[in-house]
Amino acid sequence: MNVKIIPKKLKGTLHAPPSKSHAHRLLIAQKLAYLQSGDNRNQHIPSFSQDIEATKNCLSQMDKNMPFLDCKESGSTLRFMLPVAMALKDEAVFIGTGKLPDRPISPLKEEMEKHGCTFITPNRFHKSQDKYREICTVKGRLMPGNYRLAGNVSSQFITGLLFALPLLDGRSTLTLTTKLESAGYVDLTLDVLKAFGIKITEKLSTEGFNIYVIDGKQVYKEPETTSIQCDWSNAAFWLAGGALGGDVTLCGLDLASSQRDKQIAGILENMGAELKIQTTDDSLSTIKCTGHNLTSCEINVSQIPDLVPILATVMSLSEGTSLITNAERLRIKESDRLHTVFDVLSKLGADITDGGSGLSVTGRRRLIGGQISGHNDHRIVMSAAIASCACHHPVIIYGAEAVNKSYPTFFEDFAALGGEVYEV
Ligand SMILES: O=C(O)C1=C[C@@H](OP(=O)(O)O)[C@@H](O)[C@H](O)C1
Ligand SMILES: C=C(OP(=O)(O)O)C(=O)O
Repeated sequence: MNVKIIPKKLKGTLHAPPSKSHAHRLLIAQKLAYLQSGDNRNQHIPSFSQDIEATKNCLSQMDKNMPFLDCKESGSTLRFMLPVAMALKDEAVFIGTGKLPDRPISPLKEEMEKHGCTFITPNRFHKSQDKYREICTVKGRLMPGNYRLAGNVSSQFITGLLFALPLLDGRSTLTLTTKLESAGYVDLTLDVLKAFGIKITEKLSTEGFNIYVIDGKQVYKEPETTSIQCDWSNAAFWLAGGALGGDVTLCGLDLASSQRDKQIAGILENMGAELKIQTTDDSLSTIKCTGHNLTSCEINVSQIPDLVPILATVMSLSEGTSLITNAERLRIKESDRLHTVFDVLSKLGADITDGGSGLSVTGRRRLIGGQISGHNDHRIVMSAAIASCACHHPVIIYGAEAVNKSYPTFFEDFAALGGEVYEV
């Protein structure tokens, strides 16, 4: 799908979209509770996006002896399901699409190999050109023991092990060998585990890094009520739309969530946006964001990588030179996001430099507009759509269907806020 967007300011009220990070975790914990109690109910958490559908389908494979897990393009699904599947099964096949087969799993793979699993990976020199590619076949059950992982590649490896290790026969420890980046995602995992009755003790190593102590033979128990939190990462696009001369109100966000992308509110405020926050009876918040003449800032994004595309967009329209630092890990997301953010914003007329481990962006009052590729990356497409609100000329986005990964109704919501978008 290609779309043409006519520049317009966004105005109106939306309910914030559901969090895919929270939904992946609820689905996994709920399925483990069902499997342990012999309950063969279907999972009723809705498949609201492609990534969530991938996790749901992979979990339904856990009813089979030889599961075949199609993780589509979801890094979370692959990295969570690798240890979860191997805690339950003797053999499993993992496949993926797009860039997923090339995104790293080796730190997790190496630890799983030390604890009972054998990975058979296709020969990379004869890589299939098919859309769907085998990532690995894994044989052998995961064993309890002392696991060690760097905390600065992907927190998703840690989340996957935190779900799997409580299912094993004995006690395990998971020791981080570096400071944890994307730490809020591990907090979100621990929140869900706690809600499902799983006990994990946290300590600090002599180097000051986290150690998780996890007893085996634990039982997942579904709480009386589970609801999916609203998503700060995708809400960020609408708050940015408000800050860039619009007037956007979002309902349903939880300021107490472990999602660190809630930092978007404070960042926009520091750049000069006006935020009015009201807490409703359900202790959720309604946030109204407006803004003009924003100013530059410097942000270390090691804990909030998913905000980078929209932060760079806002920076490209804020007075002065802004810096995004500690962003190396952006290169291993759905696209090389430092390169694709640079490519898209510079094609739209921004003054931006890809500095290797971050970005430097000098703001302009308006961007020009033009034609860009969405790079098969949902956050790149959504950022370009928000950038269009401050362009002189229309923006055409090729491959806009990438939004389906996390937010299939993004363009409907964009139009509901007065955005003028046509399929071309
Ligand atoms: O656990 C999660 O739900 C996620 C963790 C983060 O990945 P990294 O830990 O690899 O940064 C984030 O970028 C991703 O979109 C979702
Ligand atoms: C990186 C992302 O997701 P995942 O790693 O699950 O593919 C994302 O949603 O931006």
